[in-house]
Amino acid sequence: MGYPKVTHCIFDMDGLLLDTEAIYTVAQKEILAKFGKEFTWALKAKMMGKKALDAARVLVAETGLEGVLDPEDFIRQREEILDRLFPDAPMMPGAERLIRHLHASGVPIAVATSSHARHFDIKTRKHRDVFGLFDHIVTGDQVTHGKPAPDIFLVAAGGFGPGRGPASAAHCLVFEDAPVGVEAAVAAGMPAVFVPDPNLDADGVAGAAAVLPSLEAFDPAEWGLPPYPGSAGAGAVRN
Ligand SMILES: O=P(O)(O)OC[C@@H](O)CO
Ligand SMILES: [Mg+2]
Repeated sequence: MGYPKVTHCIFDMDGLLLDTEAIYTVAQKEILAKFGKEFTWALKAKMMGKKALDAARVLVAETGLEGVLDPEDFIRQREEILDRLFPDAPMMPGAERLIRHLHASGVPIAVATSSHARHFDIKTRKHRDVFGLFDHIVTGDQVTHGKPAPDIFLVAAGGFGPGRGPASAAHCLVFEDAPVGVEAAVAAGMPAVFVPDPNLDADGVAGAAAVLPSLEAFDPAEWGLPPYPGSAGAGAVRN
């Protein structure tokens, strides 16, 4: 299989555990419409998974709005819309089952999200019980260099505490929905399960150990993790 046995799991949050990416799309469409610009999936693919300011800079540059829309002003406008919509974000299919299973099986699990801690709090307000099962949460404001830099995954892997850490980065399985997130995992030396939105053109995304249509299709047993009770698993497409 090319990877050592997986012992630890690190989860992205937006678009992977929580259905928040559609909310970012609504907000970004609304703001760009004021400038007569369209928000496309090609642009979204370059922004998603990045820290807010990094993503805002991409949006301004790619839409030719330099000098017209300041990235920080874009973020301010976006905050008003996001704050209204985030509290109702549902979990993605298969996420809660997988988290509960790994936790119940004693597998160390962490979240590594580019989201700021303030956003994390709003988004997870209705899902406190599930997010309370993680060993720890790393938010974007805790690292200087956001995804695609490997930093956030390395910090997450280092946070399991004495005696509970992985033998090496290669024992940590990362779950991601964003191309830059897969890039960051690869740079960290970690195998990545890529779960892209069906609208995302995933063809150019290199390095994922597996590509799945949903977390519901993830079979822990295929990765050496404790199997779901009574389940043979759905079978990953491994590269
Ligand atoms: O790293 P995640 O959890 O996807 O957060 C990114 C999000 O802030 C925008 O796409
Ligand atoms: Mg994401």
